[in-house]
Amino acid sequence: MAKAPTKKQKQDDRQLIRVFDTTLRDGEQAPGNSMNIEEKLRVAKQLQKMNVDVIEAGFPIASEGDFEAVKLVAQQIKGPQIAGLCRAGDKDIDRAWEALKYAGDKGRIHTFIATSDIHMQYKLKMEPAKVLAAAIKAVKRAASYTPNVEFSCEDATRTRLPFLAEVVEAVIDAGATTVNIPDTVGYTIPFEYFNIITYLKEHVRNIDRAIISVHCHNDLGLSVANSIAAVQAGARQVECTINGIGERAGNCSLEEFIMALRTRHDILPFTTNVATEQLTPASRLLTNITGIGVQPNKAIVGANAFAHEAGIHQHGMMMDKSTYEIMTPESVGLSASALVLGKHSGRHAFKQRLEELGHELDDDKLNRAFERFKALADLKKEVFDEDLDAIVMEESREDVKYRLGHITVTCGSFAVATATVQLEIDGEPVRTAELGDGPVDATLKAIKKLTKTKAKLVQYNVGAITSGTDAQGEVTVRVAEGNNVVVGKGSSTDIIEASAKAYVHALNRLNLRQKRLKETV
Ligand SMILES: CC(=O)SCCNC(=O)CCNC(=O)[C@H](O)C(C)(C)COP(=O)(O)OP(=O)(O)OC[C@H]1O[C@@H](n2cnc3c(N)ncnc32)[C@H](O)[C@@H]1OP(=O)(O)O
Ligand SMILES: CC(C)C(=O)C(=O)O
Ligand SMILES: [Mg+2]
Repeated sequence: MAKAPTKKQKQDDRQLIRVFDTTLRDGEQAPGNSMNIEEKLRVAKQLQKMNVDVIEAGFPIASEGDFEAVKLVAQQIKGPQIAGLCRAGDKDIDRAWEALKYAGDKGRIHTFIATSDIHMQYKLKMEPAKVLAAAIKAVKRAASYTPNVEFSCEDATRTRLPFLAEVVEAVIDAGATTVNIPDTVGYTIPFEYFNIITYLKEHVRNIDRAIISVHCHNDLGLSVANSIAAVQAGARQVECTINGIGERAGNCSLEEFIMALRTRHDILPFTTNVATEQLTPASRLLTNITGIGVQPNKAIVGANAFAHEAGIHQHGMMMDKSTYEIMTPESVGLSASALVLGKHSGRHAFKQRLEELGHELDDDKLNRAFERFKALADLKKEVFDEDLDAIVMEESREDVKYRLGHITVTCGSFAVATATVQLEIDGEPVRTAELGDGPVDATLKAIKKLTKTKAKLVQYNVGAITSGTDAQGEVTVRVAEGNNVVVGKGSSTDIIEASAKAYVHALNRLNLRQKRLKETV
């Protein structure tokens, strides 16, 4: 027989904040952040490792791809609950459960409808009574599939409080076990949000039968502060995203929220299940996948978050780290590694460092990654963690039609840039030369000619992953053909080679996507 929880366990549970990660749903909604199924699964595996409580994997009715991604995450991820979003309508809910059912009792249907006057009048064109009825009907339908139902009052912070309380009470009666009070447009401020949650606790008769969740957007830069205020008022689930990505200015940043609770435990006596040393690997994984970096001064995961350049600070740090660091880099997974990786390093140190960074490769991939690492180490004095991340990302890419062979470029102030490119297409070597407006343009033109692609290059970004003139450059391109838009990434100490790799990567992904589409028709 199960033992009754002790007083301490009950107390701990009351102070436990469930972390609901919506990187794969709200995060992915933001321009530039879309991920394919395989990339979503990779992020979900990292979230599993980080031990978040709930992963919102997508919006199953949005597209076939989103449906498949939610289904795959529901099938493969063990531990966290898996949520899927759906509007308050039968078709959306049925479709969501079709994907979520693979998670069994860990599947959560998350349904929502807007409750503010602005949204009801202008967007939904529905009277409040109709919205209330739709909310109840949706929750009842969701509850017919699973007892794990979350309901969100979209635009809650601009909703009249008595109506908000009425909807929340009704959906709990209908079967919602989590009620989410989102600050959809990032409008509220901490004091007001605290009062909204307090109001609901005082005016909703059955509020103790559900967990109060909050979901904050960052339009005024207050999403983390608002989430903390809500927790202080009694919310026990916080919705957030890696790197704070999401609609417009983004969502509450997972790493900032978690580290605020951990660092200020003295006055925020709450706990989470999150393994904080997985925060940096998660941030880097997402950056690598989307190609969207975080600003250097970003709290917790920015390149400068633990850097000290000013003399007075450096002096303080040498005396005692607590003078200028309120948390350790190790606590967020940024280990000051004792092992410096360079051309004299061996396979053991390489493998161990990859594992510390959260990468598990099978023997074949590990061997190939090691070869790449050695080649890079020959070109650079020191290979940094970011270099390793880039190598692993390249190694774990899908099957390829096009393989980049050699590139020879001539260019200069007075020369017309010329690129000779050799590719393998389905294993056959092909070669051509092109002129261009600069070496990158010439190289990409040559690849376009060889592959005969009709796709348009719609975005090109270049950045240095590491520092110094021998840094790894990383190029991200976005390529579109019809409705298919894919991201390609390439890294190298040679920026022209990185550009070619990124372009070839994008063309391979486009080819794979078109092949899959044909197979499903
Ligand atoms: C605050 C948030 O983040 S909400 C989530 C936002 N995320 C997304 O929208 C991404 C996924 N969305 C999509 O793929 C599409 O918008 C779909 C598939 C959901 C719907 O596509 P379409 O049928 O073409 O509708 P469209 O997006 O143009 O308009 C939304 C419709 O849903 C209705 N609607 C919006 N929210 C809700 C809701 N919660 N419950 C019920 N109906 C809703 C709107 O009133 C509108 O209805 P109408 O078509 O009768 O005018
Ligand atoms: C669907 C809900 C939870 C949402 O994303 C929002 O209101 O911002
Ligand atoms: Mg949102």
